[in-house]
Amino acid sequence: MGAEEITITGTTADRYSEILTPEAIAFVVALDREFGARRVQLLERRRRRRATRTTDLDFLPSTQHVRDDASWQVAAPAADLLDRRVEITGPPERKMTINALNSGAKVWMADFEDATSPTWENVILGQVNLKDALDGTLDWTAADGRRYEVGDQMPTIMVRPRGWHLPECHLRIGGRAVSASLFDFGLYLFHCGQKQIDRGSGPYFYLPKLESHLEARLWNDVFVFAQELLGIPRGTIRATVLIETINAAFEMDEILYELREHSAGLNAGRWDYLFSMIKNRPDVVLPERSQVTMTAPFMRAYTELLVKTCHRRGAHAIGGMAAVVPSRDPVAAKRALNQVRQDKRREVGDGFDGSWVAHPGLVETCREVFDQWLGDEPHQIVRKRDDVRVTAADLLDVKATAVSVSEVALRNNVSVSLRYIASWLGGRGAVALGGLMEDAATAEICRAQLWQWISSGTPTDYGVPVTAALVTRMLREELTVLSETGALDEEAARLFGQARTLLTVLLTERTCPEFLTLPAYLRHLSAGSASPVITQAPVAA
Ligand SMILES: CC(=O)SCCNC(=O)CCNC(=O)[C@H](O)C(C)(C)COP(=O)(O)OP(=O)(O)OC[C@H]1O[C@@H](n2cnc3c(N)ncnc32)[C@H](O)[C@@H]1OP(=O)(O)O
Ligand SMILES: O=CC(=O)O
Ligand SMILES: [Mg+2]
Repeated sequence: MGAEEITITGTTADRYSEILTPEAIAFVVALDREFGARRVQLLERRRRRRATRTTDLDFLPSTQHVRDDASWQVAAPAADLLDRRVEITGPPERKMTINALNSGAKVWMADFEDATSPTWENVILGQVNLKDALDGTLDWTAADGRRYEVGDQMPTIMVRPRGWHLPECHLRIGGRAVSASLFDFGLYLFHCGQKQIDRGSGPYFYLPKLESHLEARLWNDVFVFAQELLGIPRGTIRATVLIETINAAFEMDEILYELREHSAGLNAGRWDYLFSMIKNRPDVVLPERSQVTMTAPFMRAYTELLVKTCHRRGAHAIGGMAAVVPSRDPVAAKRALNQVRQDKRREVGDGFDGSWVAHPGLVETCREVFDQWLGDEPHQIVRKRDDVRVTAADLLDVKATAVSVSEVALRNNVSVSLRYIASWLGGRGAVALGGLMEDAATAEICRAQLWQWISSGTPTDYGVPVTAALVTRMLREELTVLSETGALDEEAARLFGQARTLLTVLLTERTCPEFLTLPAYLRHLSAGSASPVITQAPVAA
């Protein structure tokens, strides 16, 4: 261990010191010292893998024995993860945390990834809110006087730390930014792990955007090391891995195997999965996202394989997000509920053991569907789905279906990308736009499609090809409309200006940029205060 300086450059405010204690920082630093280099190697491996043609992807010959061995199972589910029929997700923002905890869902996933813009304030206050929830001190008063308090029956809490690709630049070891995954995971485990155990639950996680079983192995090693350091029995931590990249779809068995003593199954992260497919198959031009549904052959193959793989190993298979949110207009609200009902019926019929909703108004609908099917059973892991046969060709069965794109589709992708990025830069990582929940995953689809349509010169249905110039013009028009309708005060104009610049850069790169959140974070959210808020000599964890 070298004598590297530990620096915290984020600003400080009320209650930050409760989270950024010397002991908690030392714990995160210990994790990053132990695993930071491996994370960097695995990110490099991702880059090398991207050079492989996606059409050549196949199940790994080197891990055939893991897939063929019928004898292994994941750990039996923790008692409060047995019944997961409705899971609500959302950022751990104070009011939303209370609303999620009162929503009646079985599980709340507190999301630092797709639904959170990782401003320093959001990541630290998210930890404060989680800690307060467990201390029984979480309350909030709205500007109009409405009081928010947590009721008696809280759902099981699972935390989704940021993905391996993201750094947390406000905590540095010898100048090097730590991993955002280890930062979010480490602070939550440090402050809340024992509290969760004491209340009969445990430190449970969702792991996003994994691309290989080696990344799952890294998480497993982090869990073993962290439990040892904190004196928590091995196997206490549980984690559900999101299968949301095309590469991970080929390694589901292996991912469960790596994490088997900590595994809490897999989740079908459908929006990032679609994004991953677009990014990795730039040659296959798909139509706008509303037309690529879960019944598309490649999406069906992936979810069918996910259920089969989980149930064979005694693990839960958790469904994905229907991205509609209820509206105040009763007709639109009814339509949204119907869409969610249809989506959840398909999932439960396919064998999923539970599913996600994005809004408290959808909890009841999801529960009704699962209640009808499951009755008193907590899950349907006994349904082994031996009827499912999915080949590599099925997973890759994505066909160019967009002969041309409509002006409406093009403008919609421009509008969502621009508005979402502006919102994210302003600190909101999930927003409702046009009746749909938009978060980092759904917005990535929009901007990756724009990139794809530009780079392939996809024709529009009004005769001209999609070009960077055309999209630039549409961006300008979108901003003009916003400005003329009075939607842009000085702050909004600044954020939209930054969003337009960033989007223009992302759309004109030669290869499709890996993530929008990474350059957005590095350009706009990563700067610390001029002088470090805290500088510490290295502390032993
Ligand atoms: C692809 C994926 O990764 S999906 C998972 C990641 N994405 C998410 O988790 C998104 C979660 N959903 C949300 O963030 C929100 O539902 C949004 C932003 C889409 C819409 O939120 P709003 O614009 O506030 O919706 P709306 O006005 O209908 O909300 C009504 C109430 O429900 C609350 N609410 C809405 N969604 C949630 C949620 N997910 N969790 C907790 N409370 C919620 C609101 O705070 C509001 O509370 P109030 O009446 O006390 O003021
Ligand atoms: O994280 C979920 C997704 O669909 O992406
Ligand atoms: Mg996702």
